[in-house]
Amino acid sequence: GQESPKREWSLRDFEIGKPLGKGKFGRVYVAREAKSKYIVALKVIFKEQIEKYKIQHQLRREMEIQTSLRHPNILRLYGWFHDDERIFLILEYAHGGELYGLLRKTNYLSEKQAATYILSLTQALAYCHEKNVIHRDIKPENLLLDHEGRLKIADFGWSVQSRSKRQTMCGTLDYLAPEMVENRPHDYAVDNWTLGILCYEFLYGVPPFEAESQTDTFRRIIKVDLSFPSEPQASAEAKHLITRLLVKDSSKRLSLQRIMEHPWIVKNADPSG
Ligand SMILES: COc1ccc(C(=O)Nc2ccccc2)cc1NC(=O)CCSCc1cnc2[nH]ccc2c1
Repeated sequence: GQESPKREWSLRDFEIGKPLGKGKFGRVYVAREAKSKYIVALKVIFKEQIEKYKIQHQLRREMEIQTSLRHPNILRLYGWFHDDERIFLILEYAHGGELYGLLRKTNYLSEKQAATYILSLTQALAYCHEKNVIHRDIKPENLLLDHEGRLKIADFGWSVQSRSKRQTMCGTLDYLAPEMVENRPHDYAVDNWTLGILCYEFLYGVPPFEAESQTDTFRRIIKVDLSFPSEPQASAEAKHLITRLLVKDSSKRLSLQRIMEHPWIVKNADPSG
């Protein structure tokens, strides 16, 4: 339908609430739009930071992509505005917080919950790939929950920067596919690998190649040194799906379409997300 006319927002339109956290480029606050009382997340980015890293065009490109993405499992970017020294992103606020928090609290998820989140992620990724957007690093801290517990992929912004190896190197290696840790060309299939990592972590509470040192994690990833603990018990179908995603040869990983049709997903996932 006809989009509502893009009005120019300004800081005067918002009442700023508590800080939600801070990223590389700025801080995020809960905020309420004064007229509608609608709750959003307001991300403040300092222009001098953007100029310093010379990523004005990347930010503009990312804004164009993000405002065009409309999917129930992708955090919305509603719009943005700026003043002399700052850029403000008006983002969807996920009332359920970080999925990481839930995972830490409950240790691991039920097969139904895990399958529901994997299906949501798969559908969101299929949507992104249709729009030729390769997602960046999907890991639990980039996943948020809305008020109904529905999963939202929240692009934490430094994704433009996290393309560079050094950024991911100082993060954790646990979610990186072999072709990424071996610095080989990588494509969409890295996201399929990450789905396997996340599925394992949702069911067992730890990522499959976790190790004392980054070097050991590195070795376990390139060897695909995968084993399933005896506790907690997971179904054979769940293990089958994980085994079909954590495949070194990226062309042999289960496709997003086949994940959605996998027996474990069909049997356990709640399609309403
Ligand atoms: C679509 O999303 C985004 C789009 C773009 C950017 C961004 O910063 N781009 C960038 C910046 C500088 C240079 C280049 C590119 C960030 C996000 N998204 C987030 O940052 C998610 C956490 S903030 C929201 C939020 C909501 N709901 C919550 N509930 C609890 C915490 C919480 C936190």
